[in-house]
Amino acid sequence: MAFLEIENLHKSYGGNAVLRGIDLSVNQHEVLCLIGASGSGKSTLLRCINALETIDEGEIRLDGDGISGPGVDVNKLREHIGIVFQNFNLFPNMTVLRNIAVAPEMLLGLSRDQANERALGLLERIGLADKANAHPDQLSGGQQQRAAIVRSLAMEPRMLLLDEITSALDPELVSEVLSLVRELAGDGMTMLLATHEMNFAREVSNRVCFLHQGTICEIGTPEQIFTAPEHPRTQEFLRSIIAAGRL
Ligand SMILES: Nc1ncnc2c1ncn2[C@@H]1O[C@H](COP(=O)(O)OP(=O)(O)OP(=O)(O)O)[C@@H](O)[C@H]1O
Repeated sequence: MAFLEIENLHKSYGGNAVLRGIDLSVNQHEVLCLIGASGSGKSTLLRCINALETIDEGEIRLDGDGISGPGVDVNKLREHIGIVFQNFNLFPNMTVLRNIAVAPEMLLGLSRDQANERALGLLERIGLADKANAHPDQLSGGQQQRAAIVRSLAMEPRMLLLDEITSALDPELVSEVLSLVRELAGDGMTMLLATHEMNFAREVSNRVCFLHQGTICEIGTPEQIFTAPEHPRTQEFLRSIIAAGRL
C-alpha cells in the first residue's frame, strides 16, 4: 500500500474542470515531482490533498486512512501533511522564531520554551539562528522560504507538499532553497512537489508526473520522463522547455 493514495480525483471551479480523474500514489520516503504547463492543475492537486480545496469526487487516503470528504479532522490532517507555498506566507507581525514556534505551541501543546527550543534548533540547522528575532521582511526571499519550510517541519509532519516554492525567488536565491529540499529528501522526507525547475525535478525526484489539463499524461522515473518520454504531450512540453533553455 502506498503512503498517499489518490483515486479518481475530480475538481472543478464553476464550469472549469481542473482535475479530471487523478489517480496517483506516493510511497513513503518518496519524492514525487509534478510538472506541467501553467494551469495544468498542479497547485490545485496539492491544495486538495491538504483540504485547502474541497473535492468534487474521488478519494484521498494517507496511510490507508481516508483524508477527504466530510468528517475529516482538517487540523489533524494538516499536522500530518505540511504545505509550503510560493509566497512563503510567513506571519509578517511575528519574529522568525515565533513564526516557527507558534503552531507547535498552539496545536501540539508544547510549552513556549519547548516550542522556542525546537524552532531555534531548526533555524540553526538552516544557518539562520542569528535571524531568530528578526521579522520576515528583514530576510531575503530565500531566507524567508527556508524559514517557511522549517516552520512546516516544526510540526514534524509525515509528508510535505511544496507548491512552486522557488517561483517567487530571484534566480540567485533559488539554489539555497533547493539545497534544503535536497537535504530533506536525503533524510527520507516524503514529498510531493509542484515545480517549474526541471533540472531540480530531474535531480531530486524518485518519480516525475506530467500533468496536462487536469489529467496525468505520464509518470515515470526522471530518467524515463526526461530522456525518453512516451506520450506526445510530454514530448511537446519538454521540447518547449528545452527551447526555452530550462532543461
Ligand atoms: N480558486 C480558484 N477559483 C477559480 N479557478 C481557479 C482557482 N484556483 C485555480 N483555478 C484555475 O484552475 C486551473 C488550474 O490552476 P492551478 O493553479 O492548479 O494550475 P498550476 O498547474 O498549478 O499552474 P501554475 O504552474 O501556473 O501554478 C487554472 O485554470 C486556474 O485558473
